[in-house]
Amino acid sequence: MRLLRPVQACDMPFSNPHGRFPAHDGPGTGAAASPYRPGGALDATTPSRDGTADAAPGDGAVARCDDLHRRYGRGANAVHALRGVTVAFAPGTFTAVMGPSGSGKTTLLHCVAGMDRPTSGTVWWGPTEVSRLRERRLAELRRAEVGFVFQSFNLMPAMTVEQNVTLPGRLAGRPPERTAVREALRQVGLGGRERHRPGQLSGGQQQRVAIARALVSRPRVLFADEPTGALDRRTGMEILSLLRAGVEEQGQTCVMVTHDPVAAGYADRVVVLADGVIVDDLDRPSAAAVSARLSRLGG
Ligand SMILES: Nc1ncnc2c1ncn2[C@@H]1O[C@H](COP(=O)(O)OP(=O)(O)OP(=O)(O)O)[C@@H](O)[C@H]1O
Repeated sequence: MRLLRPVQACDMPFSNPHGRFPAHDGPGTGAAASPYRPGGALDATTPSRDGTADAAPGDGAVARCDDLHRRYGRGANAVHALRGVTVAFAPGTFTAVMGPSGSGKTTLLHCVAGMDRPTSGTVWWGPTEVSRLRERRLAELRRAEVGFVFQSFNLMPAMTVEQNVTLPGRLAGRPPERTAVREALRQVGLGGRERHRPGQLSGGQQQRVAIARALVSRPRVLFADEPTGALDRRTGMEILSLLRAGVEEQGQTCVMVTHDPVAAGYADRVVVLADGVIVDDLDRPSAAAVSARLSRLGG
């Protein structure tokens, strides 16, 4: 694995690589032909896979949280990582979550992705309140509904590319079809690399495998935590373009934590956290506006 310096905002001029953004209230026009399920064309009357008749918030959001609190530890040593966060993610949109170090970005992502439990507050995926599900049911639903991409790729080095992509499905007892795997790898530009191992790939190619792994199950939402943090500038931009294309052409919903205002330029929206609360929610801001907002926060 190549470990390269992080993408730096100052390295590259801001340019929005996609002049056109999808509307916030629906997937792009390519969604119908997509091998991915569009990012959750849900409504409050859709029965959840859990079979529960939850009183879903009626905003059509693919994922949302209400008054989310997450406290680590107790008493004098308690850390209040989230202190009342309410945010919703609309289908077919790309949101960047930004803020100073320690502001709660990763905690928010993990709570909304069902990888961590909030101390209080609720998390919804479409009409299903996931924050109250038992662990086993949550794990099943998470495998089916959510994709996650990490900064460090998290691939299994002894497995081939194809085995890595199929691993979550195999663990869930629902291995993806071979054609779906091939198609996901083709879409991330890795057609023909099925039998390679991660060690034979560059960092950018490994992150592409991680994206294919996240998307092969056609998740409602793709969560990405600093997906370009371990990549060089150019490779980082390729990965961001791939995420952007998933939103624009497939109607995927994407929520990405980043420190980089240029990376945030690929998003439709920037949610800014500070000290565990949302302090700004910016609609398609320029990199300069994002930088200015972050520097006012000391981030
Ligand atoms: N497992 C944990 N136990 C105790 N405190 C934690 C734990 N995880 C996170 N925290 C604390 O919660 C706060 C928010 O952490 P979080 O990782 O969400 O911030 P972040 O904005 O993602 O930071 P960074 O940009 O540095 O990655 C920090 O003060 C952190 O130290």
